[in-house]
Amino acid sequence: MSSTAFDALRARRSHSKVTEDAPDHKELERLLSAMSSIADHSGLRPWRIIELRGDARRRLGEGLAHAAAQAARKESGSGTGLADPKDIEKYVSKATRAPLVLAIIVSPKPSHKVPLWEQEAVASGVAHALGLLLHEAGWGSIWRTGPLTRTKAVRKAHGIKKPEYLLGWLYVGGIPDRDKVSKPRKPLDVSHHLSSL
Ligand SMILES: Cc1cc2nc3c(=O)[nH]c(=O)nc-3n(C[C@H](O)[C@H](O)[C@H](O)COP(=O)(O)O)c2cc1C
Repeated sequence: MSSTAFDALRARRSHSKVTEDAPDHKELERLLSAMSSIADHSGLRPWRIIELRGDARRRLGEGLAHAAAQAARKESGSGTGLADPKDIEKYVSKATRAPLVLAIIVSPKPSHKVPLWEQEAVASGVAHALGLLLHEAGWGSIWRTGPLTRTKAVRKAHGIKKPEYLLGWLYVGGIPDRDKVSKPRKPLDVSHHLSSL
């Protein structure tokens, strides 16, 4: 595969459709061990990842369904705020689109020096780097979020409590043969993104 970080980044792409293969826990540990060198103000390591496989993914789908029902009740002022079974299955099927779902959690640490936005930037860096490393290792992934990501029901489904919150999920699996191709990219007009003072 790629031999430099530049090549790896140029080749990186997301995969929204993946097969039922997935990196095992050991491989994931190896990839995550590289996060010891992520830029991290004061080295707070303000992030963690929850691995969801098999039926654990159902809890994510159920959490999303309940969050959607609660949001609908808030908006309309009617309804029970409890998801009906049809909607639960709809969200469960979304949550089980990949054999492995990695919930990316911002886990803020008390600090006088490092505000929350900097800690979120570290967790975001971890998610980007992990997607890159997964791709380099031959796995497909896509970072997904949505308006329900930071709801109470979704937090509860993951067993996380404030001040922790979610940055979304990396859906991970094998890359289907037909998608083992590079993705055409619109060239970046660097002059719009790099200037001098
Ligand atoms: C924070 C974040 C949240 C995202 N949420 C979604 C999402 O909910 N659904 C989706 O289809 N893509 C989402 N994306 C975009 C995909 O992860 C992916 O980047 C996009 O499909 C383009 O593919 P590419 O990465 O190969 O360029 C998100 C990306 C980021 C960085």
